[in-house]
Amino acid sequence: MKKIGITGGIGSGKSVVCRLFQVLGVPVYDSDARAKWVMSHDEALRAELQTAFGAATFDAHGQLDRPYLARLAFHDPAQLARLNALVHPHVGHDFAEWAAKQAQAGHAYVLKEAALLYESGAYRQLDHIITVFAPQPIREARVLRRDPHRTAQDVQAIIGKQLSEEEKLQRADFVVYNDDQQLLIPQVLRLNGAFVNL
Ligand SMILES: CC(C)(COP(=O)(O)OP(=O)(O)OC[C@H]1O[C@@H](n2cnc3c(N)ncnc32)[C@H](O)[C@@H]1O)[C@@H](O)C(=O)NCCC(=O)NCCS
Ligand SMILES: Nc1ncnc2c1ncn2[C@@H]1O[C@H](COP(=O)(O)OP(=O)(O)OP(=O)(O)O)[C@@H](O)[C@H]1O
Repeated sequence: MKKIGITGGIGSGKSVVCRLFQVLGVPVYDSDARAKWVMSHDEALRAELQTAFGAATFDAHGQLDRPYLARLAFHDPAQLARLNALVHPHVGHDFAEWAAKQAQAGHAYVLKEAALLYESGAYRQLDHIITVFAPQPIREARVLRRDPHRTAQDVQAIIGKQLSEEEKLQRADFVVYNDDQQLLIPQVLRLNGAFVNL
C-alpha cells in the first residue's frame, strides 16, 4: 500500500481536495485533527505542553486553549519550534499505526493531509507527495472567509511560518491547481487513476 502525502499552504484547499478523494473511497489521515486529538488525549503530551507553555494551555474545563497557543506559537518562532518538537513525533506514530490498519483492509493507497509535510520531516514516511497550489491572495481571502476570528495579519503570520509555495511546488511529485482557473474533479480523477496503478 502506497502512502501519499498531500500538502499546501494555509487555505490552498487541501481539505477540499481530500474530501474529493474520500468520495472515491480513499482513506485520508487528517494531521491537523489528529494533532489536536493527541494534544488533548495523550496524558504525557498534555503534561509536557503544560510545562512548556504554562497552566493557560488548558482552560478551566481541561480543554486545549487553541487561541492561546496560536497567539504564542504563530508570533514567536522559538515557541512554535518547541510546540512542533513536542507534537509532531506523536502525530508520526499515530499515522504509522493508522496506516498499518488501512494496509490490512486492502487499500491500494492512503493519503496523509498536512500543512507541514516537509517542515515536520513527515515526508520521509511517505512514498509520494501532492502539493495543492493556490496563489497567496486567493488563500488569504479563503481563510478570512472560513475563519472569521483571524485577521489578515494572523493569516500572514501563519504563511510566514510555512515553507514557500515555490519550494513546495519544486519538491512535489504531483500538483493539484486550486487557483479558481482549473477544475478540481478532473485533476483528482487523473491522480486517483495513476495511484491505483502505482
Ligand atoms: C497552534 C494551534 C493550537 C492553533 O490552533 P488553531 O485552531 O488556531 O489553528 P489550526 O490548527 O486550524 O491551524 C490553522 C492553520 O495554521 C497552519 N498551521 C498549523 N500548525 C502549524 C505549524 N505548527 N506551523 C505552521 N503552520 C501551522 C495550518 O495551515 C493550519 O491549517 C494548532 O495549529 C497546533 O496545535 N499546531 C501544532 C500542531 C501542528 O503542527 N499541526 C499541523 C500539522 S501536524
Ligand atoms: N476551489 C474552491 N472554490 C471555492 N472555495 C474553496 C475552493 N477551495 C477551497 N475553498 C474554500 O477555502 C477554504 C480553505 O480551504 P481548505 O480548508 O480546504 O484549505 P486547507 O488547505 O485545508 O487549509 P488549512 O491549511 O488552513 O487547513 C475553505 O473554506 C474551502 O471551502
